[in-house]
Amino acid sequence: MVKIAIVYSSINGHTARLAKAVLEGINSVDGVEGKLITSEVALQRAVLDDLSSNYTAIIFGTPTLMGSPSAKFKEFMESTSGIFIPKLWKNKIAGAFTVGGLRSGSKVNTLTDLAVFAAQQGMVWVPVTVTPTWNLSSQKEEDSLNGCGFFLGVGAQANVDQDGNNAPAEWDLKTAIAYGKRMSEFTKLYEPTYTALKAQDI
Ligand SMILES: Cc1cc2nc3c(=O)[nH]c(=O)nc-3n(C[C@H](O)[C@H](O)[C@H](O)COP(=O)(O)O)c2cc1C
Repeated sequence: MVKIAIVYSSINGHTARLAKAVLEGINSVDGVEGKLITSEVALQRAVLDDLSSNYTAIIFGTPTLMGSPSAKFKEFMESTSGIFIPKLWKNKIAGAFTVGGLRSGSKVNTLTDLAVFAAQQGMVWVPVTVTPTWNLSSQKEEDSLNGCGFFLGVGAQANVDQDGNNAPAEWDLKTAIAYGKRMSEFTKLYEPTYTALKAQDI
């Protein structure tokens, strides 16, 4: 079984809801198993060791706060310096998602921070390939996939007066499901290459 972890932090439940949608997409592919792990739990040494040894892909998720990953998520990022030095996550697949109260809201900066983090770990970044449906006046809102138009990772918008049961909206959740499915298909095909790279220490 190919394993993909989703490490995320969420204060009000929006990122947690998006994480569940990514998980749904991952688990829709036979032979791949996704797991949700909060960034607080991922601070534990045993959890980091499990991620290093047993997962081919790790997807990072955080709300965008003041234009960057949350402090909670940054704590997780900084806790991985022991992974960085021996390059224990080298060649693993990586990707990301974020949520903001605004449609843009500087979310691209959060996704960039996460991509740089993955690069520091030597990981292989997989972007979003959901073509935006251009927000046409003729189309139903629920069909507006990737409506905020992010490509480094999923960038969703959640109304600040709704909790994680009602936001982000359906179209962002569908985008996250599609991204999870792509990550799963990609990782499944890549798995033998990952094993070969590891065996040859490339
Ligand atoms: C201190 C603070 C800073 C925020 N900064 C941004 C921001 O820069 N861009 C944005 O789009 N939303 C911003 N927001 C809104 C949150 O990103 C949004 O409510 C998000 O859905 C929260 O995710 P969560 O429910 O997973 O915690 C901010 C909220 C707070 C409390």
